[in-house]
Amino acid sequence: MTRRSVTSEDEDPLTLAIAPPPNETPTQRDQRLAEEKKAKEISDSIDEEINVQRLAEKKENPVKVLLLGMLPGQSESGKTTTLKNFQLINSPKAFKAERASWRAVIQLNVARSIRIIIDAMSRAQQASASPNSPLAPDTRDDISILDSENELPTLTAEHLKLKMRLSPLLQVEESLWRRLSPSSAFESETSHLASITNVPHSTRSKEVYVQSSMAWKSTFSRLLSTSTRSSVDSDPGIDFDDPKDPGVILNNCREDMIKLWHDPTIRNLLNVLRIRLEDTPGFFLDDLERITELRYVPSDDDILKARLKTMGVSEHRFVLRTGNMVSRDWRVFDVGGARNSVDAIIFLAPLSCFDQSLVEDPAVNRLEDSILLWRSIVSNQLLQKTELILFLNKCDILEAKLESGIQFSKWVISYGDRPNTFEGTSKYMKKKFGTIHKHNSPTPRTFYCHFTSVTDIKSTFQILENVKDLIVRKSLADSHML
Ligand SMILES: Nc1nc2c(ncn2[C@@H]2O[C@H](COP(=O)(O)OP(=O)(O)OP(=O)(O)O)[C@@H](O)[C@H]2O)c(=O)[nH]1
Ligand SMILES: [Mg+2]
Repeated sequence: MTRRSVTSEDEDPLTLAIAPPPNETPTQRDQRLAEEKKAKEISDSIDEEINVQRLAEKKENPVKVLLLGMLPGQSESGKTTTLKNFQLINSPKAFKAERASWRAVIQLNVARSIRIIIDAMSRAQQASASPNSPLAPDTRDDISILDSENELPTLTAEHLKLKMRLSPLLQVEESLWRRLSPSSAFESETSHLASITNVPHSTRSKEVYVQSSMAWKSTFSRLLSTSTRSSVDSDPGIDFDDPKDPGVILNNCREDMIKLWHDPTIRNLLNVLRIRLEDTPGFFLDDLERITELRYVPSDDDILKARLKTMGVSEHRFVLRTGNMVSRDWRVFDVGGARNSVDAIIFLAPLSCFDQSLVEDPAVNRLEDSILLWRSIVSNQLLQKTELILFLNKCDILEAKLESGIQFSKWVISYGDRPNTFEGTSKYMKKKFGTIHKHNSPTPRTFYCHFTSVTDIKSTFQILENVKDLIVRKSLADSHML
């Protein structure tokens, strides 16, 4: 190729820039051509990647993520809360439209906490009425502590008056239960057969659950039950004038609830019975002032703390965009049916439950159970190509428990005499899960692990962004290989 001398002023600057130098030797020429070839290959592969993305979009091949924690029924690991974070980040409008529904759940959570206190008061009354007779063998999972039942504090007439004045909250709990699950989806089949005041103690301490369908949400939200979604931003969709709304009753009981929760005798009673409401999911008694306001609208944080048990598998769809990449359809599954053909599993192991046992089998430690499930997921042949992302969750509660003096090594014997600190215990558990991952994966894969408190919106946001990137990259790499 001969080269014109570059003097003309109208020469295209790009052509000038990429033109071969004058007096190019044959060796230089070969080198240049090799470099150009390499550059073209890179450019082609980028084009191809974009095509793969477009193809994936066209085929409507969604990214599938499964949220998995402990087995259904053992629950409370934070799956639904992680999903709420996903929704808050990626479809804030839908999240806001559900505010009214979560308000009802929070009201239910409050009513339930008060009912637990009222039940405890009944036990104190019963104990003082017949001090020598053993207590009815109902009652709580932690019955073993009740040698100390004789030491239950004595309630005054004022306490009993408070208890009576708060009884409308029992009706609030029942009516919210019925509205949330019209088909009476209580954990126990028997509970809905009896009126709330007659339901045996043990039954009433169980949780209400919803089937995973979204139907329950539209019961409470105007925005979800009607098609007018335009004003979602400013309107929380709450019908404050709804005669069935328990907001008025909660507001009327406000002072009494606050008084009850701050009463030293009641606190002592709960202590003796080892009922730690503060550690129970859906705890709002420290926020009564705010939550019982007549026009209370739950904050994002409140919604993340609200507790409603999920049964079955629910699918949630999002359109997610990562960086400059084309947006993709995502399906996030809460709890597990689908076993294969998912791109990723987010496995939630709540670290804070190291001192708790399963409701179903008090002999089994919850953390240990979580580890066993992790092992079976990790070693599952069908899931060997699935990205596993471990969330060691409820770190905030773990930290609080350790600070309150609860000894980790008393429950996790192998921890020995290492320091009872968050740093020590969390690293230890990460190593434990990591070792299982390393030794049980059918083929080697990377161990992705995050310490999380998924009720903390800010820190969870960053983690979910990273997880999203990781999953998209993996999913692209897979479709590239196919
Ligand atoms: N403090 C704290 N609370 C959390 C954390 N993660 C979840 N929770 C709370 O724990 C409760 C249970 O969380 P969920 O997300 O409902 O648990 P789940 O795994 O969906 O449980 P099931 O539906 O019963 O299977 C909720 O009240 C959450 O607000 C956490 O990291 N820290
Ligand atoms: Mg759930």
